[in-house]
Amino acid sequence: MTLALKTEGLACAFPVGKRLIGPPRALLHAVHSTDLRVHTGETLGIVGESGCGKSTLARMLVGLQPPTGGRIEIEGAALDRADPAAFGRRIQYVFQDPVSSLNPRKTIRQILEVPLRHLHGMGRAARAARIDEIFAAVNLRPEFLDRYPHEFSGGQAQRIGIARALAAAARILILDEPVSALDVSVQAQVLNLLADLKAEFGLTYIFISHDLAVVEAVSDRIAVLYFGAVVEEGPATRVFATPRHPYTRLLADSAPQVGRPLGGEGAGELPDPLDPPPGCAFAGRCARATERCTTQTPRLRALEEDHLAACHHPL
Ligand SMILES: Nc1ncnc2c1ncn2[C@@H]1O[C@H](COP(=O)(O)OP(=O)(O)OP(=O)(O)O)[C@@H](O)[C@H]1O
Repeated sequence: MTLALKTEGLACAFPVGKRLIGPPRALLHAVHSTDLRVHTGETLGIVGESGCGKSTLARMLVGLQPPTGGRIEIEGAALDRADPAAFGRRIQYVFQDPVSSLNPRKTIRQILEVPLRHLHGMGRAARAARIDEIFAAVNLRPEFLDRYPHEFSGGQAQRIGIARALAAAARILILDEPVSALDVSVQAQVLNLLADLKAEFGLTYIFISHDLAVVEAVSDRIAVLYFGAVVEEGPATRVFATPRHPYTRLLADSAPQVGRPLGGEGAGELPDPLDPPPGCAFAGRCARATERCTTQTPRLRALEEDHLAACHHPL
């Protein structure tokens, strides 16, 4: 199996508490040194709570956020950040909020023409033919091409967002919460469309979501992100069924499940703080973890404090 995407030691730290003179008071390590492997044609799901670094990781992968460490290889090549088109032709981003991610002053045709012209230098006739092809692939009517983004429902707008990503002819798509802004009935349609497009165009997906049921359903493998570090990775059929890391267990137990009474066995149970996992993912990093700012949810903070207490790493 070939590798579509590989990261080695990929990291991003933001300065917090900037001062007029001198270095910032602290660094917020949004993504710790991360090694990811995504094989061609697979879907890697990335899950974790709000603020754990999912979007920062995704933004680094598409060249929107400069990493502060490590490297990214896409389809076997380390891409030059100074050449955004090189990223754009290989990897594209589908945003969570479909309507606001589309330029409100442009028609859908004009929006879809941008990647065709800038990334592939296509002429007018070739662009028109390609747009018709892509629009048919995402099941939208051709007359929609001359309308503006505000004229569409969330589900239609997300199809347009997907069409824009396809127009770039990239074979890797980062889907950042692609259905979480949509009604449940529309979510299924968009997920089915994504599955069809993956088969038709031979795509590779990185699917980011906080909805464990959706991630489990669409992914081949799942990586669990906790405080900017991948703490567990494995086949989608295994990760939530038999979690190995306490944080994965916490996520799995907190996810609402149809038919399971709230507060049932294991629901909301915190990992035992005196029982850190073997080969603790935070070993040696705890001191850095304490630099995280107050944007963390209280539950995550409590979990981290338990973890720090249990691991006895120097603060
Ligand atoms: N430009 C920035 N400057 C400073 N801190 C930032 C910046 N961008 C993100 N962060 C911080 O980095 C951490 C990770 O943020 P990120 O948006 O990647 O998380 P997330 O898991 O995608 O969250 P959500 O699901 O809510 O979007 C958060 O603590 C956030 O406040």
